[in-house]
Parts: sequence; C-alpha cells; structure tokens
Amino acid sequence: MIYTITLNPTIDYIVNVPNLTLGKSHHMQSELIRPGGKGLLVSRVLKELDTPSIALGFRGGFTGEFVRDYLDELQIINSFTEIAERTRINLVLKSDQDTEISDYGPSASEAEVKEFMEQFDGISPQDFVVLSGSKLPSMPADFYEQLIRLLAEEGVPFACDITKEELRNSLQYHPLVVKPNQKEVGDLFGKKFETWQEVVPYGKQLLEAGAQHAIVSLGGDGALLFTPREVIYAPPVPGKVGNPVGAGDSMVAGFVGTYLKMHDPVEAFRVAVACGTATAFSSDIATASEIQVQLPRVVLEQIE
Ligand SMILES: Nc1ncnc2c1ncn2[C@@H]1O[C@H](COP(=O)(O)OP(=O)(O)OP(=O)(O)O)[C@@H](O)[C@H]1O
Ligand SMILES: O=P(O)(O)OC[C@@]1(O)O[C@H](CO)[C@@H](O)[C@@H]1O
Repeated sequence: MIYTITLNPTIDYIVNVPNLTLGKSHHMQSELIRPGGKGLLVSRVLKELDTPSIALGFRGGFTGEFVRDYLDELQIINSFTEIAERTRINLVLKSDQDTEISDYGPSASEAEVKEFMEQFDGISPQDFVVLSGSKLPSMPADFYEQLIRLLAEEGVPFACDITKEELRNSLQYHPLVVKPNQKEVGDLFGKKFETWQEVVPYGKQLLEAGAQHAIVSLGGDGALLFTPREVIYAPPVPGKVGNPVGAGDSMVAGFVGTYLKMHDPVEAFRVAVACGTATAFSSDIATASEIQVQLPRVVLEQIE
C-alpha cells in the first residue's frame, strides 16, 4: 500500500480577485475551498490514476473535520491522528500576481505524535511512503529524518517533497525520488538561478548525495528529470494556467504511481509532467481525463 504523509494539512482558501490593490476593498470573482497540504494532494492525484493510497497526518478542530469529510467523500482512505489544536487555513490570492499567506499550523502533543508513530508498526518493504510538505511547528528539526530512518531500517521505499536541511538529510537514505522546485534547489545549495540550465549540475548532486531519481520542477519553464543514466528536460506544455497550486504534488503522484507499476523512470516522468501540467491548467487538482489530454502533448528531450 502507498501511504502519503501530510503532517501539516491545510484548508486552502483560494480566491480570485481581479486587479487586487492593497488598502482597497474588493469583491472576489470566484473561490475554492478545499483541503490541501502536499501529501493529501498526492493522494487525490493517485486516486485519479486508479492507484489507491492511505492518507496519514495530523488533523484537528472544525477544519480537521472538513479534511476528513472531504477525503471520505472522495473515497480516499484516510487515518489522520486527531489533535487538540486546529488544522491551519492557507490563503491564496489570485490576481495579476498570485500571493500566498500560509499559517505555521498547530502543535501536536507528545502523546498525539506517539499515536501517529504507532501507525508504522506493521509497515513492510512491500509498502511505499510519500512524505511531503512542512512539519508541525512543535516538532523537532529532525522529525522527518527520524521517520525516514525508521522506514529505512524496515526496508520501506519512500519518496519525499521536503525542503532545505530536511531534504539534504533525506538523501543518505536513498529516496526513490525527490522533487524540489527550482527555488528549493537554489535554497539547498545557496544559489539563485537565472535560467533552468544553471540548475542541471545541482540536480546531479542530488543523485550523488544518494537520491535514486530527482525531478526539479521549473514552474512555467517545465521540468527536469535526473536518473543515474540521463538528464531529461520536459519543456512546458503550452496552455492556459488556471490554478497551479498542487502542480508539484501532482508530479510526485504521477511519478510514484507510474514507477511502482512500470519501473521505468522516463515513462514515470512523462506521466508526472502530464499530471503537473493538467493541474496547472485546471481550477483544482487534475482529473483523470484532464491528465489523459496532456499525456500525448508531453515532449521529453534528453540533454545529457
Ligand atoms: N505555467 C505553467 N505552464 C506549463 N506547465 C506548468 C506551469 N506551471 C506548472 N507547470 C507544470 O507543473 C509542474 C510543477 O509546477 P511547479 O514547479 O510550479 O511545482 P511546485 O513549485 O512544486 O508547486 P506546488 O508546491 O504548488 O505543488 C511544472 O514542472 C510543469 O510541468
Ligand atoms: O506549508 P507546506 O506544507 O510546505 O505547503 C502547504 C501548501 O502550500 O502545499 C500545497 C500545494 O503544494 C497546498 O495545498 C498547501 O497550502
């Protein structure tokens, strides 16, 4: 079974406000209220790819109930550990430029974290774990590493979409794939990239440090895949952008879901790009039919 972990889920409140001007009153043109958090969005896209998963993490308060009810309605198996504090709400203001205002999220007590950890007692090498997004502010800096070490000791394969030191520390445990975006690779190596070409040597370093594969998503510039044999560039598929929040999570779902069936990183990347593109062009998370529309439009160029 694939488990997705969203330690710090959200309710994403995504509002469209044309010509937003700070200090003025506006009416919104449209809104989307949906559970978010990276792992949970991975589970949604896996479902569209006909791949079951179980969504885990922490949830609390009325917002946490909304997360559970929404996932139940989508028939995504979920077993979030209930906490006393309230699940966060993240605001995305879509206008000429998109603006995100993220909450740090709630704290979890030691007993709540223990209850969460107990869910991994029977985990086996036949399972797969996707770890994505921020941790709860109450958690120690090495929480992800502790979790990943536990998985590695049990021989459980995993993928992660985490950042900075957490990403760096995960690499020694050989994740199947890591998926930073261009800025996150820059943050990791203390660089500011002007062009995607400058990212290539640093993508390779993710493999040298232990990752089996790396995808670097480049937003409107496309995506890069690094395997032990090749570097592949997927130029952006042309189209009208709707709501790109979750496009990166869609890539993770596309890669993991396909790789676990076909064991072919290039085909998995093709599906990953189709999923990311379909979500970027959609108003919410891509549906199966939206992904199918994008699949034949994906172009892959081997650059090394
Ligand atoms: N404007 C766009 N045009 C075409 N494709 C896009 C666009 N934006 C995103 N994509 C596709 O989606 C993929 C993932 O996007 P992006 O790099 O923005 O992910 P991200 O930063 O991880 O986003 P998030 O954290 O919201 O999931 C890109 O690699 C690309 O394939
Ligand atoms: O604060 P984190 O956990 O890093 O990211 C949270 C978040 O931005 O990620 C998703 C998009 O990838 C959204 O649903 C959610 O608001």
